[in-house]
Amino acid sequence: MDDANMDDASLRDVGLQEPTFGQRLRAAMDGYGPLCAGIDPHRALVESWGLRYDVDGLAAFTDTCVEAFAGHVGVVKPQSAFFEVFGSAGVAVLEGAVRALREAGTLVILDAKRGDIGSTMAAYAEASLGKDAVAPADAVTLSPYLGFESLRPALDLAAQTGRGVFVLGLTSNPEGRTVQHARLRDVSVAESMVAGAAAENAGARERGQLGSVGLVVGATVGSAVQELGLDLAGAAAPLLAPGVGAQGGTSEDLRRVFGDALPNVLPSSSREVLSAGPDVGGLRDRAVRTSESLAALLR
Ligand SMILES: O=c1ccn([C@@H]2O[C@H](COP(=O)(O)O)[C@@H](O)[C@H]2O)c(=O)[nH]1
Repeated sequence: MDDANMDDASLRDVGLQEPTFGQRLRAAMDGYGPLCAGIDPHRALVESWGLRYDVDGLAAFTDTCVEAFAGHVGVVKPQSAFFEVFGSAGVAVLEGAVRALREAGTLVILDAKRGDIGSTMAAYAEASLGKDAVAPADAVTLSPYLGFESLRPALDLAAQTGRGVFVLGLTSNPEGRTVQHARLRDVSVAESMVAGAAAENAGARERGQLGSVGLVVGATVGSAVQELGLDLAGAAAPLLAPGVGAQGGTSEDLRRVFGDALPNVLPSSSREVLSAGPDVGGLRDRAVRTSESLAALLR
């Protein structure tokens, strides 16, 4: 059988194919624990670190986060909005952080919640996941409210480049339910997102692996997963769970929300972890301890 006739799994078996995002994420979670540490330079946080809220302060804040997290936690999620506030200079700081973290082997999820009609989506996808992107991330968050299929260019590009996406499913904010719990012919919006991710991850699921099309499901959604009958474990999707810490979500909430899908959960925390700065050691310690205790609780 020549390479052209070998399927993806066979190619990986003989070491001819790069690991997928789902495989890299699983290895990172196994090695460092499940925490995804957020980099969210809120004005109040930057100032509480004794920095000015300007581009230099943003750069100093971000450098400290990179030094604390790179090589010490498995996954980091910079929130694009806080860098975009400062225009192109802020975006340059974000790009530098993405590069530095990835060079250290730390996975980066860019939280930018991209979503648009397919032709524009293709450009968004190139910008964050393309092989020629200025500073490509390992994965990007996507907003599917132009329809799951509008995300196709990003889904396809991520698959081609060994990267991943996280599609909003049940967001951590209370307003999310007005859209995400809505039903069309008995199927909730959230359920159709789970079905979309499950279909994309079918190959990985058959191989018993984590897929590369993830879902965002907040730690704060209470009993919504059960009420809506979502089969999160069956989707083989990495489950990015924001809302831990500052938004009130706890480890116990994670257990209740996710049930049998817990092994696929990547709890994300920004402000609570960042409040341990500006000392690099203190910040690193908070992140590492949080990840260890999450690993113990979710096991
Ligand atoms: O449903 C969602 C989706 C994304 N987020 C983002 O996660 C962090 C949460 O920050 P905390 O300081 O830990 O509350 C932030 O970047 C949000 O934009 C979310 O909270 N909920």
